Amino acid sequence: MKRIVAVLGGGSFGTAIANILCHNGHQVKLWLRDHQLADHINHQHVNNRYFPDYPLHPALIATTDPVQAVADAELVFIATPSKAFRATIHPLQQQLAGKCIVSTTKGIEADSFMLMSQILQQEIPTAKVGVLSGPNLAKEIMAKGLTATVIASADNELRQLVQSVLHCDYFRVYGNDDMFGVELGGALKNIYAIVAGMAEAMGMGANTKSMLITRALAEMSRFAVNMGANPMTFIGLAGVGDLIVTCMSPLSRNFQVGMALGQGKSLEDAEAALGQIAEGVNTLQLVKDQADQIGVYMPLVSGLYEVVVMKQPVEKVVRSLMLGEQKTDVDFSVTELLARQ
Ligand SMILES: NC(=O)C1=CN([C@@H]2O[C@H](COP(=O)(O)OP(=O)(O)OC[C@H]3O[C@@H](n4cnc5c(N)ncnc54)[C@H](O)[C@@H]3O)[C@@H](O)[C@H]2O)C=CC1
Ligand SMILES: O=C(CO)COP(=O)(O)O
Repeated sequence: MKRIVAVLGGGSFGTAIANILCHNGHQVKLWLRDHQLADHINHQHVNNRYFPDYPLHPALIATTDPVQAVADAELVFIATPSKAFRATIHPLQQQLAGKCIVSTTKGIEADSFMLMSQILQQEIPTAKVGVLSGPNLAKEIMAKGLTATVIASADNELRQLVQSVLHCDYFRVYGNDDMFGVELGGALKNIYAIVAGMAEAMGMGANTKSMLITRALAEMSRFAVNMGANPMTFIGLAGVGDLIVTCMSPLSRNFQVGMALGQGKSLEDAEAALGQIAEGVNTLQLVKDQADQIGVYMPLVSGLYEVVVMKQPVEKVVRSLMLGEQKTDVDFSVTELLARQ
C-alpha cells in the first residue's frame, strides 16, 4: 500500500531513509533548509552536498517548507542533529498532532538530558512515537549494502507500519518495544567510536580494539540499565551491532573525530574538518555529568573526558585506564535477568 511520508532533515541519514521509502514506492517529501540543494535534488535527483556519487530516486520531492512537507503525511521521520531537534518540531506542533513520528537522531538534549522520543512526547503528546536505530552507516545504505535496523516503540501498529514501509531486498527492520534502551544505545555508542578512532590513530592492535569494544558494551549497558533500559537490548542490533559498526568503520564521523584527536589535532579542528555532525562530542559531556550524578562506573567515558575536555595527554590517560580497578567481565547474570521479569 502506497503511504505518504515526510522526512525532516536532508543530511546523510534523512536522504538515505527518504531514498529507501521512494524505492519502496511511497510518496515522500524531504524537508531541508537549503533552497539550492532542494532544487538540485528535484531537478538533478542527486544530493550533491552529502552523496554526489549516488543518484536519488526520481520520485523524491525536496522542499524547504516544513509545513508543506508534513501536511498530508501519516508517517514522519526526523533526521536532524539532536541540537536542532526540538527547534525543528516545535513550530510544527499543530501539523504533527496525532501522526506517527519516528526519530532517527542519536543524541541527547543538553540541559534536560532528554532523548528525542521524550522531546517528541513532550512537544506533541498526541503523536505515536518510535525510534529507528541500528548499524546504519548512511553511505552504505545509499550504496544498497545489505543492512538491518531496529524500530522501537511501545506502539505495535507503528512498529508494523515502519517495518512495512522500509523493508526491502537490501534493508531489514526488526522490532523492539524497549524504545528507551534502543535510543540510549544509539546515543552512547558515539562516545566509544571516538575512543576507537583514537586507538586506530595510535596504531593499537586487534586485542586492544576488541577490549575497547567489549568494555564499552559493558559500560554503556551498565549505564543504560541503571537509567531504566532492558539489558537484553544491548545484545541486539541497536546495542552491540551499532557499537561494532561505529567503532570499526572509518565512515563513522565519530570515529573520524577520534582519529583526528589521536593524530594530535584539536577538537575544534577535528569538527571543522568533518563538516558533518558527530553527536558523540556533546553526548560525552552530558553522560559524564549524569554518570557522576547517579554514581555509575564509566572508566572509558571518564578517560575520554580527561583527554577531550581536561586536555590531558592521551598516553597518561591510557596508562591510568590500564592500571585501574579490574572489575567483573559480565555485569548481568541470568538469575538477575529472570528476577527483573
Ligand atoms: N549518517 C549516518 O550514518 C547516521 C546518522 N544518524 C543520526 O542522524 C542524525 C542526523 O545525522 P546526519 O544526517 O548523518 O547528519 P548530517 O550532518 O549529515 O546532516 C544533518 C542535517 O541537519 C541539518 N541541520 C543542521 N542544523 C539544523 C537546524 N538547526 N535545523 C534544521 N536542520 C538542521 C543540516 O543542514 C543537515 O542537512 C544524527 O543524530 C545522527 O547520529 C543515524 C544513523 C546513521
Ligand atoms: O550511527 C551511525 C551508524 O549506525 C553513524 O555514526 P556516525 O554518526 O559516527 O557517522
